[in-house]
Amino acid sequence: MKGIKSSRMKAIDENCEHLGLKGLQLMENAGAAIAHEVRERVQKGNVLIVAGRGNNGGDAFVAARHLAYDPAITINIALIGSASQIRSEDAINNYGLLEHCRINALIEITDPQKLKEMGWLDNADIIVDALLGTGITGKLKETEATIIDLINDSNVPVIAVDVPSGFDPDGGEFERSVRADVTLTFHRMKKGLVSGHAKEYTSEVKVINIGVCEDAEKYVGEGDINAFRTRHGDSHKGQHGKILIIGGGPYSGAPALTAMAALRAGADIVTVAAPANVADIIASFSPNIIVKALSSNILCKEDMGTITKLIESHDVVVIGMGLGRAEQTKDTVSKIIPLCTKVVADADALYGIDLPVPKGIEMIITPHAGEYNALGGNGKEDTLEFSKRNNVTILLKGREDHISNGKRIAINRNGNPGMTVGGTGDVLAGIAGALFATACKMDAACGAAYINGAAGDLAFERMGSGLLATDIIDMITEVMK
Ligand SMILES: NC(=O)C1=CN([C@@H]2O[C@H](COP(=O)(O)OP(=O)(O)OC[C@H]3O[C@@H](n4cnc5c(N)ncnc54)[C@H](O)[C@@H]3O)[C@@H](O)[C@H]2O)[C@@H](O)CC1
Ligand SMILES: [K+]
Repeated sequence: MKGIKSSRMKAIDENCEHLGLKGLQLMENAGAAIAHEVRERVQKGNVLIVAGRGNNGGDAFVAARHLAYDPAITINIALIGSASQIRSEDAINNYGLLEHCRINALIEITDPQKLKEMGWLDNADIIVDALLGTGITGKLKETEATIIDLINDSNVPVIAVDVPSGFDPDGGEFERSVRADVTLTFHRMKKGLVSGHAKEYTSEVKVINIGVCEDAEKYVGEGDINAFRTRHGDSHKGQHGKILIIGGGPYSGAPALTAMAALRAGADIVTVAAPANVADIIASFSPNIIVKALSSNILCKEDMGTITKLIESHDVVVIGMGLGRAEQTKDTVSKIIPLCTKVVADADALYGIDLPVPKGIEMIITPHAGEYNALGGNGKEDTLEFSKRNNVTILLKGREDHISNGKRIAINRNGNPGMTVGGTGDVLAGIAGALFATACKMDAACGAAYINGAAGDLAFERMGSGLLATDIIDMITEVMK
């Protein structure tokens, strides 16, 4: 069984919220499942709940409320930290309800020694480990690190909530982790839980259905763009992407639209490499775009030296808009692709790429139905297989966009008929390029499809069916706020 990353789980949770399924409802189901597991293992005795200040702890507060009905069970809760530090509303809500339940004792622990002195670890028949879940970030801090040691030293059976605390849910390095007797993970297996030595820490993993609605996963939603909305305070110039756009020649507007869309979607630096005849025109659209003039009136092999250097100094290449399909342009495209590490191929470039894409090159392609057919695609049902056999992530544009990385398919259903106007595909490619600088192919393609459609919907609200591609660009920041 393959697992999902914690960022994907977060996106699914947020999509649920937007569909009207509250986090509180999911937490209730998670907590009920924990209580059920406790009762399966302990019919009479002492349950120690070790809770953190996040939603992982919130799940355990729900479990405590469910268990409190059973007079044979004594519940002690150790909240690591203070109640005033609980940040999420859902966890605060469930913490508050404990006041009205038959809990033996609840203490706030800031010094791990206090937990030891209470004797709860020695008396417990089972420990519910709800200290840290998928929200763990960075190096393990104190008090949490010592609490994990105390749990492991206790030799009491442990039920881990979602993931053993301290464990990296995405399968990366971690300093120390609770060693559980069973792990209850919610909705889907997490990537880290199936990695390397995971079993040493998780023991048996049970995947618990908490009632996530199918559409939260099937369709791209707000949850898929939230990660692109936040920036850390210590960000520096260039960190959010240097994007190289290779386009133009027969046309000049297309690469300019792509460039402006990439900037609005958060790219720090955007350079357009364009044939000499259109370079000045593209530069005249906006002082925000850096333009590098190529040698001729179309992209050709004489430009390879210039382009090779430009690729080296950029994070993502977006290629194809307005290039035309001259034979030497197509040949040059096929020579450029192997030099790229991350590339978005759109429009005319789709006639120059060689499939399957060699290993080591990460490519997103953004064809419409006609281009997809020309690439050997066989209807939208084939997108998953197409991606797998060609080593690409495909964003197949249509009334509903079908996006696949060869492992899963996501569908984007926003957007409107006003978006059939020219240039909207160029905008989409620019957004995808910008997002790809900081995300994986699938997240970038899903995010770009959603942002483009949502910006198009806002433009439609204001302009009606006379909307222009430039109106969509103007709405990108509104969507990403
Ligand atoms: N709708 C949702 O979001 C749902 C979330 N669920 C639960 O929520 C969990 C995720 O919740 P959160 O995102 O609040 O995160 P967590 O509860 O996993 O962790 C957040 C807390 O950990 C602390 N922390 C983070 N990194 C640390 C480190 N390196 N050392 C010490 N302390 C650290 C933070 O200060 C914060 O208090 C899941 O694992 C799952 O158990 C479930 O309730 C199902 C629904
Ligand atoms: K946990």
